[in-house]
Amino acid sequence: MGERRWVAVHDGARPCVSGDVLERALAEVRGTGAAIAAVPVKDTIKVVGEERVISDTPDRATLWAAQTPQVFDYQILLDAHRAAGVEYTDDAAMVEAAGHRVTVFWGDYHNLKVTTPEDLDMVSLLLARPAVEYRVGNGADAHALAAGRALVLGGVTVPHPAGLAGHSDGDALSHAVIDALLGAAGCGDIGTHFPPEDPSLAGISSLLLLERTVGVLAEGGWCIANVDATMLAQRPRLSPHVPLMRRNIATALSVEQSQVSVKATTTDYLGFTGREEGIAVVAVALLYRP
Ligand SMILES: Nc1ccn([C@@H]2O[C@H](COP(=O)(O)O)[C@@H](O)[C@H]2O)c(=O)n1
Ligand SMILES: C[C@@]1(CO)OP(=O)(O)OP(=O)(O)OC[C@H]1O
Repeated sequence: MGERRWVAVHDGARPCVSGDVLERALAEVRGTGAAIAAVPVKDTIKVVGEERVISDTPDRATLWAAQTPQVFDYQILLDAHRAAGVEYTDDAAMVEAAGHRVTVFWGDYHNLKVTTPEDLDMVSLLLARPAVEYRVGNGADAHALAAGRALVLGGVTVPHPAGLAGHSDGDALSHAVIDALLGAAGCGDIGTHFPPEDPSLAGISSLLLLERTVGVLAEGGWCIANVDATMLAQRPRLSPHVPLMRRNIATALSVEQSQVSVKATTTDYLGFTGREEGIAVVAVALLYRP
């Protein structure tokens, strides 16, 4: 073993072990010297004697099912092997018998042991399953209402005497959605990708920025599961424009309209939106990576 300090014993019949379990193993054994993967049992366990008569029902709260990897300080494991007189069903039992404290760390219910043909069916299903990652993000934006500007939300020009101020078209709905998407992907925010100082963005349609955001997401392999946004505006009444806003955003994001939800609420005359000084939007987005 040279100068190596830790030994991780793994059962070849557990093919679904993950890197996360191994990382937890190393973190635990550094503190305790002897640690095993385990999961709390979900079934009530019966001790059954002769003629299938139950002799005991142990308190399930104290029962964990042992798994591998079981990780030990090399010297502790070697000494336990040298002292072992009988057969044990796992290395932990042998180390326990040698008088050492062995702790459990959180294993994985997917880390199944293939013993019977039924186990093989379960493991085959697990291994055939595509591993999908999910990320959620939120976004918020608020713009002042300025007399004489076009009011653009979700790419729709809504008839109103005042519109949203901004370097771009001021489309706070699109901006909040962009921030939710970038947040979910862990890719900064709208200002990082589309700086307000950039002269080429003056008056730009924010639907184009939404399209470019899809490119940023694609670089990380992210796909959009859904987006949900709420516009906070005392006036004008926005719900008649919501179907077109959804369609515009869905087209810009290259997703189905059903994946884009847009809603509106007043703030009952409260705050800057209630006083009609501005409009605010909050949004959430869910991304997945196949
Ligand atoms: N600018 C707005 C605000 C609200 N709506 C619609 O009215 C409904 C009720 O709004 P409350 O703020 O009074 O709860 C809301 O659910 C929206 O459908 C709207 O169209 N435009
Ligand atoms: C996209 C940008 C570009 O100037 O749009 P703005 O209209 O300035 O809107 P804001 O939400 O204040 O900030 C985002 C900007 O990066």
